[in-house]
Amino acid sequence: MKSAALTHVQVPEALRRRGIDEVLVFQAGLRHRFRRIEVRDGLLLHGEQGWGECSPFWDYGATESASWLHAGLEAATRPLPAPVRDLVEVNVTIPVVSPTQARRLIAASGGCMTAKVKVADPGSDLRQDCARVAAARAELGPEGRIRVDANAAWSVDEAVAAVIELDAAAEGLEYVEQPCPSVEELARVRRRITVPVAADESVRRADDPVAVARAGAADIVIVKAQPLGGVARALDVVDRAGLDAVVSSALDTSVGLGIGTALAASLPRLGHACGLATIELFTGDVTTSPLLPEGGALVPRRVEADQPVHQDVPRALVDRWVERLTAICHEL
Ligand SMILES: O=C(O)CCC(=O)C1=CC=C[C@@H](O)[C@@H]1C(=O)O
Ligand SMILES: [Mg+2]
Repeated sequence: MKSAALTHVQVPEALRRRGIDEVLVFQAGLRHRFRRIEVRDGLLLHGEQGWGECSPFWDYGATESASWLHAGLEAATRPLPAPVRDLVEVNVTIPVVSPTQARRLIAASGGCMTAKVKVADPGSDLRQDCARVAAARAELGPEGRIRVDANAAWSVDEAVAAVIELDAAAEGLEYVEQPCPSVEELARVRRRITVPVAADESVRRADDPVAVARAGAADIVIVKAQPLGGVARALDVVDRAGLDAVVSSALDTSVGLGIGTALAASLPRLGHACGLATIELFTGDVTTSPLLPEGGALVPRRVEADQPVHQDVPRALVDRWVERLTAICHEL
C-alpha cells in the first residue's frame, strides 16, 4: 500500500486550548468508487494520547461535522476504553463492482468470513446486485455470512421485493442495512420481512440516534465513532439502544479504524463482524502499518501517522481544509 499525502497545517487556537499540538491534512486514493467519491481526504489531530481523525465527507455542513471533530479531539486527548476482547471480527466491504471483482475482494480480504455488499446504488440494478451477492456466496461458501447495505435507497414496497430476491441470491442474508430513509419506513419493512434490519443513517444522521431502537424499527444498530461524536458517545448510544451493535468505519484511515476497533473491543456484547476492514478500499494510508485483517479479525491498537510528513497534499485542498476547520471549530 502506498503512502497517503500528508501536510501540516497551523493548529487553530480553539484546538490548541483543547490539547491538540499537531494537525495534518491527508489525501488518499480509493480503489473503487465508493459513496460517489474516488479520493478520501480529511484531518488528523495529535494530542497527549496519540492521533485522532476528523474526516467528514464534503456534503456535511459545519454543524454536522462538529461531531466528527469532537471524535477526533476525544481520540487524541482521552484514553481509550478498556478492551473486553483481543480480536474484533470484521467484514469485507464490497462496493458496486462486477461479480468477478467481488470474488477477488473477498479472496484478498485477509480471511473475512462476512461480506457486506453494497446494493441499490444508482450505478446498478437489482439483477446486478443479485449477481454480486451470489458471487459473494460462491466465494465465501455456506459458512460465510452476507449482509447488504441499501443506503436508504428504497421505498417500503421496493425494499420488501428486493430483500426477498437478494435473500434468495445470497442463500440467506445476515441482515439488510438501512433499506429506507425514515424510521417509520424501517419499522414497516421490518414487519414484512424475515431478514433482520440494521439501522445506519437512522443512527448516525438522526437528531436522536436511539429513536430507531425505541420505535422497534431495527434489530441491529450500526455505530460509527466519528459521526456519533466519539467513542464515549457511541458507547452510550449502544447502551441506550439495547440492541446488538456493529461498529463500522466512516471510510477512515487506519488512525480512525484503530479507534473504531478499540470501540468494538470494549463493547460488552459483540455478536456480528464489524465494518472496519475498509483500508482495503484505499490505495494509500497515513501509516506504513495499516490496520488490515488477519484471519478475518483486527487487533485493536492505536495507529500513529507516518513521520516525516512530506507536505505533499495539493495546496488548494489544504486551503479548503483550513477554511473548513475554522468553520467547524465555531460549532464545537
Ligand atoms: O460497513 C462497512 O462495511 C464499511 C463502511 C461503509 O460501508 C460505509 C462507510 C462510510 C460511508 C457509508 O456510505 C458506508 C455505509 O453506509 O455504511
Ligand atoms: Mg451503511
